[in-house]
Order: sequence, then C-alpha cells, then structure tokens
Amino acid sequence: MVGVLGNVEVAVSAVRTATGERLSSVVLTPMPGGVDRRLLERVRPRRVEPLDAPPAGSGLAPVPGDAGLPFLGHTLSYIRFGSAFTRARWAALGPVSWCGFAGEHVVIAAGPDATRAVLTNPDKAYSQDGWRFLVDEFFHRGLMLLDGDDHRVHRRVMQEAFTAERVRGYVDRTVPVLRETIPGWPRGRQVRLYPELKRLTLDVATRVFMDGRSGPEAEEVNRAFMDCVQAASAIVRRDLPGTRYRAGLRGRALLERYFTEALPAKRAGEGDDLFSALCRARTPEGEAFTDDDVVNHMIFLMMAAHDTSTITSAAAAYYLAAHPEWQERARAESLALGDGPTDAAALQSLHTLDLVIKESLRLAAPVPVVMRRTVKDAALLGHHVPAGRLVMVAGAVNHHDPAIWTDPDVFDPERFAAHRREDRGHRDAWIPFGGGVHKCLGMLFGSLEVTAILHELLRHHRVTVAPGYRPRWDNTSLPVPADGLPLRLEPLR
Ligand code: HEM
Repeated sequence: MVGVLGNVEVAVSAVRTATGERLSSVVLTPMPGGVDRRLLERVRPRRVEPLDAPPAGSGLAPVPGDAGLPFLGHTLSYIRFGSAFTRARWAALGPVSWCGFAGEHVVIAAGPDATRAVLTNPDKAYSQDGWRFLVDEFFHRGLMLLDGDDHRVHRRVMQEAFTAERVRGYVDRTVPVLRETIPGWPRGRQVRLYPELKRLTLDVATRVFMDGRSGPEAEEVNRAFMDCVQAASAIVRRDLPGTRYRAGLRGRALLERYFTEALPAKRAGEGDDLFSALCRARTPEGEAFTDDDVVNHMIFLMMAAHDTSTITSAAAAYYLAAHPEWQERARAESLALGDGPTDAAALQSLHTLDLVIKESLRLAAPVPVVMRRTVKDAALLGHHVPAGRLVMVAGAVNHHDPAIWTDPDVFDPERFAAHRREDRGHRDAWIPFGGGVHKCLGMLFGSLEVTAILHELLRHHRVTVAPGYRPRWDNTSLPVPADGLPLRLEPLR
C-alpha cells in the first residue's frame, strides 16, 4: 500500500531545497494552527472548472474541480493534510471532483456512495492500473496489481494461505516475537514509538512469513524490502546514481534472488510459515502458483502487511496514551488474560482493544486512498469519467461523514459497541480495509497482529503523551508520523 506520489519529477526542481532535503520535510514544517486552517481553506477552488465534456445526450454532468499549481497541482496539500485535504474537497465540491495531482488530472471519489460505486465496480470500468502505474517496478504482479480473471484465480489460490486455521498458526508464531521485544522497550524517557514498531513488525514478517531468523541475511533482505517501499513513492523515477529509485530496483532484484533461491526448500518442506503456505496453496479445482507467482506474491505481501500494521499500532498507541481511561479499561482486560500463551481466540476476547483499534482505523486510516484507472467511460454518481482517468478512492472521507458518525472528529470507541454500531450507518461507512473484490486479504491477520502488539504493550508499560501533543502525519506515501511519534513508557504501578 504505497506511494500516491508517482511521476512528479517536475516537482523536484520546483521544490527541492538547496540542501537536497526530502520534499516532505519542507512541506511538513510545523505551523501555527491558524495558518494551517487558512492553508486548508485554500484547497477550496477559487474557480471551478469542468474536467471532461460529457457525451451529448448522456445526461451526465462534468466532474467539477481545479488543477491547482502548475505541474504540482494539489500534491503538496495532500502531503501536508492527507485525508483532511480530500475531506475539504468533498465538502467544497461533492462526492465526485477532480484535482491536479502528481502530474495528472485525478478524479476523487469520496463519501460512501461514490466509494461504493467504484469499489464494487459493477461495469468493470475501474482497473488496478491506478496502482500499477505507481508501484509496478517494485511490486510487479502482487495480488493488488492484478485485474479480472487473472486476479480472481490468484486470489482464490492465495485464500488457501489465509484460512482461519492458517491465521491461527501465524498468530502463534507472532506472539513469541512480541514477547521477546516489547517488555525491553526503554522506559522513563521519551521514545519514538513508530520506528520501534516498524522494527518489530518487520521482525514479525521475517519470522511469520519466511520462517527467517535474525542475522546479516535477514538484515540485507529487510534493507532491500525497505528500499522497494521507499522507491515506490520516490519523486525522481529514473534509474540514476544515488536515487531511491535505483536503490529500489536493486532491492527488488535482491528480493527476487532471495526468494527464488529459498523456494525449492520451501516447496519440499512441511513448514507452516506463509512462504511455505503459498508454495503449497491449491484450490479444490487444482489451481496453484508457479515459482514466479510465489516470489512476486511474497514481495508484495511483505509490503502489504508491514506498513499498514505499523501505522495502525502506532495510531492506537497514541490514542491510548491520549485517553488514559480507555488505556486502563483495555489494560484490565489484558492483565486478566494472565501470562499464559495468547492465541487468536484470547486476542479476540479483548473487547475494549477491539473498539479502540476500530476507532483508530477510522480516525487515522493507514490506507486513506486506493487508486484505480478507468478502462472505459464510466458514469460515476451522474458524472462523466472518460476512459484513462486516474481515480483516487478516498475511503477515509467516509470515516468523517457527519451523516453517519456523531461528532466524527472525536475519539469515541464506544460508537462501535453493540448498542450503537454507528459503522452500520452505510455499507461503506467504515472501510479501512477497502471493499469489493480487492478487499484486504490480510484483514484478520492484520487485526490480530495489532491486537497482540497492543496487548503486550499494555501488559508491560503505561503509555503517556506530552500535554497538547498532536501527531503530524506525512502523507508522501502511506501516512506515517512525521516526528516518529514521541511517547513515554512508564512501569505499571
Ligand atoms: C491494519 C492493517 C491493514 C490495512 C489497514 C490494510 C488495508 C488494505 C486495503 C485498503 C486494501 C485494498 C487495496 C485496493 O483496494 O486497491 C488491501 C489489500 C490487500 N491487503 Fe491489506 N491491509 C492491512 C494488513 C494486511 C496484512 C497483514 C496483509 C497480509 C498478511 C494484507 C494483505 C493484503 C492483500 C494481499 C491485498 C490485496 C487484495 C486484492 O487485491 O485482492 N494486508 N489492504
């Protein structure tokens, strides 16, 4: 789930500082709240323009919007404001709008009816090329990048590696990794929790997905993998010396070599890691993966599983720190489970953590937009979207729709409890895992992994946050805390 930025090489010369800093570090400079509010107001177009003229007699309306700055469009506002940007466009222009973005004119589908129309894709007008054009070099033939029958067959095979029984096995492998690491996190001083969580989830992925061990080889694979992730949202997208793009291409080549060499042993063995499961996955009709398929899927899965779980755990840890009453309530349930082995069923019994995680996914969706491209003319809520348009499906906007949620900006996990179930206000009210045929295949494992991380955290540490602190998210790729999320861990009293 990477990179919304893509081919904006032009942006480099326009914005890069003389020191060669990352574009985002400039765009994300903290400013007083009033300045941010005024900047956000400016995403409302001064002059609304129609995007494409609808065919005569179609009865369709053109998509309203504006291009923004030359070349850059509204890219910088998106990096700074993330889903607050897409919400502001939705408020100003409605559920179907357009903006200049990453060198293209991009249609934004926001709000529950628009996202549903694109994600359910009844006329097969929307393709995954919206992702392919951004990340194909690094995540070639990953499940999310496939379309049509190709996708259907691969998803059926991959599902065999994500059955409830398999996921229970992955959880059993995950918990010991967490228990080795989390109790030892530093206490009594500020810790940047995001990098700690990132290391942790990468370690989980190495052990659970590949049955790998720590050591120099694991380090090299992790580095290659991180290079691919960073390259997918690189601004300079040419194979030039010293660029993140080149490092990503090298990383991809290393990962292909690594998984290809490890594959024969995995095929022959009886392992219960994800890599082994993909080698053996077979549908009742006998469909299975080739060696190349397994390699491509492993590289994509490492990416799909890793940043998303890290962001969710980080956001939930922040909300627990900012709302000590919820932290205490969740901790009481975690401590009541005792020190015995924590399996999937035990994690699923942690009712309060379940509510907190759902609310964190609502307020800080790790994948706030998913990308599509029209392969034929589409009618989207009465608007004409011609073939070839990039479409940004802004699901996180739905999470703030005041027609569905009471006080949408307030942290209120109880809204997901049985007596309220605000998420049932619309089928697309709450869609952090996407929807339609590409809905997240790792939803169960991802939710259990995040629950297990927070459970261990609460059993060993009290989490606090400096008064008045608010996380700032860098939206260059998936939203990550720009400052690493400084929190304090204290011993339990
Ligand atoms: C909290 C964690 C996670 C979140 C919020 C999340 C979110 C998403 C979203 C929004 C999509 C849809 C993309 C689209 O429609 O284009 C997706 C797809 C996918 N995710 Fe996740 N994900 C998470 C964790 C995981 C994990 C742990 C795995 C694997 C172990 C995983 C595997 C996948 C796969 C394979 C797809 C592609 C499905 C397809 O195209 O058929 N995800 N995820």
